[in-house]
Amino acid sequence: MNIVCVGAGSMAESMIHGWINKRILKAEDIAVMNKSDRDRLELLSDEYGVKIVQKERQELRNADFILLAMKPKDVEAALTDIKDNLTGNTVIISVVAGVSIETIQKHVGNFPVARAMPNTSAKVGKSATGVAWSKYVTLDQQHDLRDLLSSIGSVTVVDEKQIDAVTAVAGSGPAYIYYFAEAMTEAAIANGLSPADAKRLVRQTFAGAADMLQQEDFAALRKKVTSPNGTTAAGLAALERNNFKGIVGECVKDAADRARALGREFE
Ligand SMILES: NC(=O)C1=CN([C@@H]2O[C@H](COP(=O)(O)OP(=O)(O)OC[C@H]3O[C@@H](n4cnc5c(N)ncnc54)[C@H](OP(=O)(O)O)[C@@H]3O)[C@@H](O)[C@H]2O)C=CC1
Ligand SMILES: O=C(O)[C@@H]1CCC=N1
Repeated sequence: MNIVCVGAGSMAESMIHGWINKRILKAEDIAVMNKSDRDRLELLSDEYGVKIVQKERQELRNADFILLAMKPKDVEAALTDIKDNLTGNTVIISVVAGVSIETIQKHVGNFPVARAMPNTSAKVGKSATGVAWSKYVTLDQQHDLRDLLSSIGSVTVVDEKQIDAVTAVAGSGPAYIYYFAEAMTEAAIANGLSPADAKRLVRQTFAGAADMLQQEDFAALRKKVTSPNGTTAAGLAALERNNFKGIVGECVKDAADRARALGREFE
């Protein structure tokens, strides 16, 4: 199996890191290209041993998979740029937020296209990835696609219309968690801890809770921490008073709406 990453930014790098770490792909089976930042390609090549797509673009013509990983505004230019080098056997995997399979096919024709929404935890093999694909993706290609994606984390197959929700929850999700961690750290410092201790405690609290989440029901876990009339109850009451669930609801809804708007903007 080989893949060309068209777009070589943070998402592509997280996936490359995961693939090489899990040995699902060898570095020489991965090639990268972008719009103009040659230094970035050299850096990825030095760091991971991946190839850089050459002027003749043979790598694109030989690709089993092409990963589309540029910002939505750049998709049209990227597809226009590569379309003459595509062959019918190549599956395009787009991780671009919002942009539909139909929009991609409008630019390149009836190619097998999959829309995947991973997150940057792919770097440590823990992406929560949602994926949908077009009818042109064969069973063998679906199998390879699942192998590729499951090597960087969990895979949830969804209808394409659900991908915007996956984007809002799982694609963007790590940023909400990081923001919560920042807020916890600031609060810890405000309550008298040193910045170094605050960071260490918050980091481990998140890591431990993330492991526990794998084992039990979320609410059951919360209840085990919450003693009647204790400290956790007092903390949670403040979250409730301030409509924490409403805030999170709005956060996910706005992100999903933005994904849909991006889709309309670039269709
Ligand atoms: N970051 C994340 O957590 C996630 C991102 N995504 C999606 O992944 C996509 C990429 O995001 P991210 O990696 O963060 O973005 P980055 O800004 O880090 O990287 C974008 C890359 O696209 C390249 N690019 C731009 N235009 C073209 C073009 N015409 N042809 C080839 N390459 C091009 C850029 O090259 P150059 O620098 O030369 O311009 C750059 O390498 C987005 O659509 C986003 O929605 C999905 C899930 C999670
Ligand atoms: O912020 C974004 O638009 C992208 C999509 C999901 C994560 N990052």
